[in-house]
Amino acid sequence: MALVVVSIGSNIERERHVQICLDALHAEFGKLLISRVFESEPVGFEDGRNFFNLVTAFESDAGVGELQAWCKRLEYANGRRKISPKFSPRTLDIDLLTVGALCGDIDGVELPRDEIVKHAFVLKPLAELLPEHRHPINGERYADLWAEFDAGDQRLWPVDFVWQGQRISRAS
Ligand SMILES: Nc1ncnc2c1ncn2[C@@H]1O[C@H](COP(=O)(O)OP(=O)(O)OP(=O)(O)O)[C@@H](O)[C@H]1O
Ligand SMILES: Nc1nc2c(c(=O)[nH]1)N=C(CO)CN2
Repeated sequence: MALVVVSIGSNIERERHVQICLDALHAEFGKLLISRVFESEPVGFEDGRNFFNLVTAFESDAGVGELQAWCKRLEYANGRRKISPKFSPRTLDIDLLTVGALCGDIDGVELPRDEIVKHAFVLKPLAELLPEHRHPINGERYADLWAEFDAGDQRLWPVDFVWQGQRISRAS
């Protein structure tokens, strides 16, 4: 079994899509560790709609290709279409951040995903969820990576979020 860490993002019907995504991950993989949900303005493109982003982790012995295909199926089942350019509004984006300590291109998936060290909307929830875990390549604790991170003008607002009757995120 390996710890699988994924990031989730949505800026179209974002509350509904995050709920659907967590329900599906839970049904498929069992117990989930879930970060707070953060709202932020779109990075890299202009759009009136802010994102919800969060990170979740679970144990699985599925292969990387299988995990990736499962995530893509869920995105597409929820209205995600490939016609959109990389930086565009999206119903649901599920990205594999890490799978255990695997590094490199595995089944066409880049691990660990380099967005971990690029975007506050990925690193902040990851560092809160798994502060003591270390980045598989540079060996730094996620808490330290976040403490050293220059978020520039990226701002994150914690969202009051309830999933399956459980408050997983609250304003602070
Ligand atoms: N760690 C990873 N997690 C998810 N996809 C990855 C990863 N590494 C490489 N990829 C590849 O990137 C391709 C494009 O991903 P996706 O469909 O999410 O596109 P995108 O929306 O343009 O990018 P993003 O996910 O950054 O918004 C996927 O088909 C997948 O093969
Ligand atoms: N705030 C925010 N901005 C983004 C996001 C995202 O999830 N959140 N995803 C993108 C493409 O993957 C591009 N820009």
